[in-house]
Amino acid sequence: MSMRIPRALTIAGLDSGGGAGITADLKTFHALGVYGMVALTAVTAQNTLGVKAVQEIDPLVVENQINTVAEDIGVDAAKTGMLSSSQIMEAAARAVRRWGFQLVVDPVMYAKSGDPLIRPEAMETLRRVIIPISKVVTPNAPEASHLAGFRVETLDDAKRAAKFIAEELHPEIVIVKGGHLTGNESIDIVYFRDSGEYRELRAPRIDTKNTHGTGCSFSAAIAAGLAKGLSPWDAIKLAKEFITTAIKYSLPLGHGHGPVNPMAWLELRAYRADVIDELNKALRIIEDNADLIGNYIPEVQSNLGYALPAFYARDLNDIAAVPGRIIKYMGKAKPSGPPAFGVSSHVANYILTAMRHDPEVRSAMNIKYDDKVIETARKLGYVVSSYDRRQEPPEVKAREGASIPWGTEQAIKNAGRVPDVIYHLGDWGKEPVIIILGRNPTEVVSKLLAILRRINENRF
Ligand SMILES: Cc1ncc(COP(=O)(O)OP(=O)(O)O)c(N)n1
Ligand SMILES: Cc1ncsc1CCOP(=O)(O)O
Repeated sequence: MSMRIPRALTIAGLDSGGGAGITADLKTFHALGVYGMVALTAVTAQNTLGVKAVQEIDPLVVENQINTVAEDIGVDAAKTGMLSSSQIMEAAARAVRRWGFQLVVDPVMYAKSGDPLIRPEAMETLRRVIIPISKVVTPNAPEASHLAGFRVETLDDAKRAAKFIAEELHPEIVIVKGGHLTGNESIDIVYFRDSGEYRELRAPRIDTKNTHGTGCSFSAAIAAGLAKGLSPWDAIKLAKEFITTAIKYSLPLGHGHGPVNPMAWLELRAYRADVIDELNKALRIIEDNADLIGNYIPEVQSNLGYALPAFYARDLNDIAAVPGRIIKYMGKAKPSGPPAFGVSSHVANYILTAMRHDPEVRSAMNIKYDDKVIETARKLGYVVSSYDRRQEPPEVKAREGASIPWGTEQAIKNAGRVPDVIYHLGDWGKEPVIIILGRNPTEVVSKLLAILRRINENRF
């Protein structure tokens, strides 16, 4: 049985800054596992601040690009982005009608900077020729205002505009995006022309100015979903999740609106798998040395944590460790189960704080306090630093979860860098702790074993 490779085409412009247009679309297609193709409509000299120049592509060349890929490679779904002139729209529409593929239309009018991306006289062709051949059209509030002929400022306006656009211009589905509206949530209104049904897509509003390429990536994600054979509603839901991730991990580049990050979808999955693999590797080394390490498992037990790379490590959920910790069983160190994300608070807080000072230090493990460990670590040349829990200010003590970040900051300040080993000698009712830090879990466990083996050598 031959494997079907989903294929999607973007009919759109080039943003030389790489944030919007065809580069956003291709990243989105590929991040979603869809083979991407291009029919270029215009070259823009553009960055995060604005559009400096536009060179349109000959309409016959636009049509030729679509026909050429469709007749050989095939197209399951396509999207349009920047279509700046009536002639380019007419040419693109001829080719879309000829091949009959599903079309998502992002009715691009202005860049985030406010610069126009469509000739004023082409507005009518967008309404009359392009939107009627679309399965899904994705205006933001200003674009919906232009298409509906009234201001779209509230959710009720968005609902009225979606219905109006569907009934007047005949796309199957209209999504009026909530990105430009206000409120704690970004709410998109989805209207289905045939059934007259409304649905809503909600996501928490992310506070960032780096949203360049949002519309492009969202519409490309819907086209990718359709190309994969999803129903329109499933493709739209996937696209909302996709764009929320791309905005959450958008890139602070340039001096204006930085680009969204379609690759975050793929990178997060790849890094999460890598973090679990690396932890498993180090846990196997712990099991191979279970007798030796067993002597250093404290009352509270141990954990070994590993964070996603710094750009993706935002909170405790971005750090993996052992649920149920590494216990002492019959004198031996024993991970109580496979590693998972979001299961550590103590070790994870040491890591998060250390990463704020040195993003390379992404892993740590706690062991039982023993003077000999500290002494031997120093002899081996490791940087050792400590903090005194009795010095903890009352306001830190009072705040849940603030103790470890405070102590780690103290230890880092005392050493002038992120140390290899941090310890504290405890306080009333608090066990003393040693934390070993490193760039990855194998490095942490190697440091631990180097110390413990040296202690054992000296014993005989
Ligand atoms: C070449 C090109 N095409 C489209 C856009 C518009 O991008 P979009 O994601 O709709 O919005 P902004 O990124 O401009 O805010 C563009 N800028 N350039
Ligand atoms: C209780 C405790 N205190 C410092 S390390 C530790 C054990 C590991 O805790 P976690 O599983 O939350 O990382």
